[in-house]
Amino acid sequence: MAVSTIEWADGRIRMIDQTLLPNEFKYIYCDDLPSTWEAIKSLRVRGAPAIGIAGALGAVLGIWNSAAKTYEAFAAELKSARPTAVNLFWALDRISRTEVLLAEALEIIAEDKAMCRAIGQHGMALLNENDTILTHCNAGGLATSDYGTALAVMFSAHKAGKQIQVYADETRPLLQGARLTTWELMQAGIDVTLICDNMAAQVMKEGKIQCVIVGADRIAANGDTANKIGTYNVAILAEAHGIPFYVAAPTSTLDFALETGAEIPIEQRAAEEVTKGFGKLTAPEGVKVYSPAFDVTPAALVTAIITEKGIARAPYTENLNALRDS
Ligand SMILES: CSC[C@H]1O[C@H](OP(=O)(O)O)[C@H](O)[C@@H]1O
Repeated sequence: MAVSTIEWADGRIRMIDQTLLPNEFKYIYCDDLPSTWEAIKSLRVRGAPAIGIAGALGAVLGIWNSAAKTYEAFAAELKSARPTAVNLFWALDRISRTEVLLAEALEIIAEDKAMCRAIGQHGMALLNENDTILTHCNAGGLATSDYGTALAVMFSAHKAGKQIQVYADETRPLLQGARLTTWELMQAGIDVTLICDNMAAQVMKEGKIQCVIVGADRIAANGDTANKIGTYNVAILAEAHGIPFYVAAPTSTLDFALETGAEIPIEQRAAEEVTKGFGKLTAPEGVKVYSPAFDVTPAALVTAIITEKGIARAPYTENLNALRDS
């Protein structure tokens, strides 16, 4: 039974505080918009679908707690928390078109649970017995309502009795791979090995990896995919080693308003996350830091995109459109 990452609980948002994992599993509660905004900004809740759910529920709290502002004002505030994951914008825009915001937000959660499992079912067909998968960052249950996107493929294959192994990049600077992906896979009883990000080329060169599966935060109409920083590195390495590179994401992560990935806004994060990660100073005080939180993998490096509606391959513009409309 998957653990709910985020849900509506008696008039407030209950979420796992992911900044504490793997040392502590703790639910926190947000009962107003500002605390929800902070939870998104500080990655207590993170991952495109989970951020979308948090945004929608945060807007409900905003409306419930204050008549002083319009929905648009609350939505704009929440959208300012993080710019790259399109699901935040998609969810806030979706509930704005409905009469009962909370009912629509809860519908998003219910659909998300089904979406994750559908991605798992479609994606597991791409895996062979004894495959070893490399993944980057965390696109597990913690990045969604409860079952994940990239990790849903692994959970589903494992549940169906396929023998698989996973190599997880630690994913600097916030270590979502080390802290969250390994934790989720170990909880599920899936064989996982943690590597530093700079080891990915070596494990591919040693023939250890049969495919890569990652999540996504925003996919442009042509298939260019924004995902956690370092994903582009992995995609280049996969191509250089003849390894399939799969992206797993719901159709709600497709942004057809953008023709290419060049237009995807990339979040810049604080220097301290690099120089003082988890409290230990690892670079001189005051050193200049450049810390984009995402990069964009060109569609040409993407072997296939696994969605809840099926698997799309190039040419992505037409095939993603067909999938969205199916
Ligand atoms: C299923 S979306 C997961 C996606 O979100 C992560 O970013 P962050 O941890 O900063 O929210 C990462 O890009 C994952 O692939």
